[in-house]
Amino acid sequence: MKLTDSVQYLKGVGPKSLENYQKLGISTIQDLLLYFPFRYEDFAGRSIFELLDGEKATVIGEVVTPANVQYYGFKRNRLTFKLKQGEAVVAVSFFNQPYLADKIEVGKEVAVYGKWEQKKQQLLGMKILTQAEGGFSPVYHLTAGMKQSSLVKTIQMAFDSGLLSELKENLPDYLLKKYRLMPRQEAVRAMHFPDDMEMHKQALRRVKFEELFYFQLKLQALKHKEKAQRFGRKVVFDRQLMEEKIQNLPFELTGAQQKSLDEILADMSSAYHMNRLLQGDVGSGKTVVASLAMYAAVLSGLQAAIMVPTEILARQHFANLENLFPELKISLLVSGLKAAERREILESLASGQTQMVVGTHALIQEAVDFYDLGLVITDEQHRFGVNQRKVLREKGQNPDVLMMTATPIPRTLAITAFGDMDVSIINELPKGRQPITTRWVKHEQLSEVLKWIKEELRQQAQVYFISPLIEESEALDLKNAVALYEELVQYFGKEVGIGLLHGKMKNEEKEQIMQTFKAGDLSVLVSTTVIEVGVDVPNATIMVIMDADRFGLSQLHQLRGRVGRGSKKSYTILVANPKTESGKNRMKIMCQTQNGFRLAEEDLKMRGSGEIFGVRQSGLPEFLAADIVNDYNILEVARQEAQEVFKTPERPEYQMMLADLDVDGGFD
Ligand SMILES: Nc1ncnc2c1ncn2[C@@H]1O[C@H](COP(=O)(O)OP(=O)(O)OP(=O)(O)O)[C@@H](O)[C@H]1O
Repeated sequence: MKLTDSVQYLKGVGPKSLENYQKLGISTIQDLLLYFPFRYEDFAGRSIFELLDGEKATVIGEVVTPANVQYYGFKRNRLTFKLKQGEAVVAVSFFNQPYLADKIEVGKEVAVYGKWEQKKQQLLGMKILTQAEGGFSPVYHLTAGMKQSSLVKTIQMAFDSGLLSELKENLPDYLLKKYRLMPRQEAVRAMHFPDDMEMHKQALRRVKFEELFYFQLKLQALKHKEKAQRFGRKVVFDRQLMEEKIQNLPFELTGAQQKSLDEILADMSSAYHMNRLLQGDVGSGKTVVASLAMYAAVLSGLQAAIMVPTEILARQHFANLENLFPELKISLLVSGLKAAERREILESLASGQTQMVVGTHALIQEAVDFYDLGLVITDEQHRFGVNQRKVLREKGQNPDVLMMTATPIPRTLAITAFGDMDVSIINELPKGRQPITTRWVKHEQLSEVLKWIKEELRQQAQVYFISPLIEESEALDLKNAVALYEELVQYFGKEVGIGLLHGKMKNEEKEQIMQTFKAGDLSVLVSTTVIEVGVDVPNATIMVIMDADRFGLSQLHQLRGRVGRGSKKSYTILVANPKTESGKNRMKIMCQTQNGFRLAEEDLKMRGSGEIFGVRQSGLPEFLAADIVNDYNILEVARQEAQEVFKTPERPEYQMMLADLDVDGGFD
């Protein structure tokens, strides 16, 4: 027999059970050996005194009375005996297992696994454990029609076959030594049948390392392949003009903005294709960096495109770009344009007349052709699927790619999900920003809040009110927004300009309201979460979020990021009467910190990584043993080691590892 033989070679695995095994991804004996349990039943002996009523546990003790089997009714019976542990003596009963009597010998030590019944001071036995079963027993994921015990038996058989000795070590010696990792064969055995907790811990550490190391190797391989294959466009631009543009900005770039811009420009000027993530907390000033990158492309005679998730944002970016580059031909491509207007823009893009374009999903429609697209930027990358980004990219010939995100991705996730990308981080806010004061109030206190806002409105403040989110129902969402709007109109009276913004409005209407608010002609804007990302009105200083406990931390942070964007003192009021502990916690954390990275870490802990940005979309694989949040330390080390390999990939000792990487398959 060989490791690659079908599991059918093992006794007891017929065609029917083979199907079940295949459902679990097990075809060969090797697959079976590598099918690890997801948890262990703890059969380690416990002290009687610490057992709680109803708890299942193993009690080891000395048999002090012979087994007594009583029959009653039809075929039913009960076996009892007494067990002594230290000074304590307890009764043990087994129902309908009379044959166990053979194992009960006075004076002998036995281990009984059962349920503790406190009142009767009795252990309701379920199993007498053999020595091999003591300690830990593996528990595996099964499919319907499969039994735990028969799977364990088959795995045991696979071990008995001796084939484990043929399983090749897949980590090089230097790593095993450096991190004191268990050899593969030993680890595989200990994953299934560990002697004790410590042994299992070591086996798991090795398996996780192996998993994360190979994952990182693959990411690095993808990155190198991209670089090698994809000769990008070498952008050559007039540095003098760029400098002048920067000098003419109404503000000085922060150090972090300058650094990110330098990194981006260096990528663009190189012969390689750029694949970079620009990450910055809310309000850190990513837009201007992206705009200057677009400028570099245009100066070198190429077109630049930026794709954003909402029309409000597209219009905002468009206005910014027009402002910054009055000398350029800039187009705005969104859905719902008049046919003639749209045709004109498409022609202008195809002829190369348009130098920069801002758009929504409308940009990736088939009819959209570019003359020579050199730079593609996507804003809020997690809102676009991998494919949508690809479509836009393919509208050019290997254009440079920049993704921007305001969702601070914890470092853990960034290096995991974007290990194949370079990352620039803007970790500094523009000068003169004041911390935002965040307060959590109950609904009962709302009237005081409103009183205070009335006062602030007299001092020319601008205020956002976010209406409660009803995820299940857009209709209710809308109703809430309208109701809130009406209440506020009634409360503040006619003299205060109040606007309403929601997802169901026509785009022109939305745009008009946004413009009036931005111009200061409205003082209060009642809105659903449509303003969550990107909206920039530096004069707005107060945000009230109704039923704030309905939102996740990252979303609250994005919303709050709409204030505190200028030099004026800003406030966020969270109105909530949370019913759950996690709701209360979220309110508290929001009041404690304004640091997006910290909030994202907390969010990740509370909700798991899949929620932050869909696992599928991000292209993250599912890990068998490792957990990218909790095993962050291992992930870091694995990444460093993988990087080391790619410094000199031609070395013979690396060949074994690199040979098996299926780089073409990607991760999805
Ligand atoms: N260096 C700077 N100094 C002062 N103000 C700046 C600076 N850079 C950007 N700003 C201003 O800060 C505000 C926020 O910038 P921007 O809209 O680019 O943020 P962002 O990173 O895109 O944030 P968000 O993700 O929240 O939309 C804008 O009004 C912008 O004009």
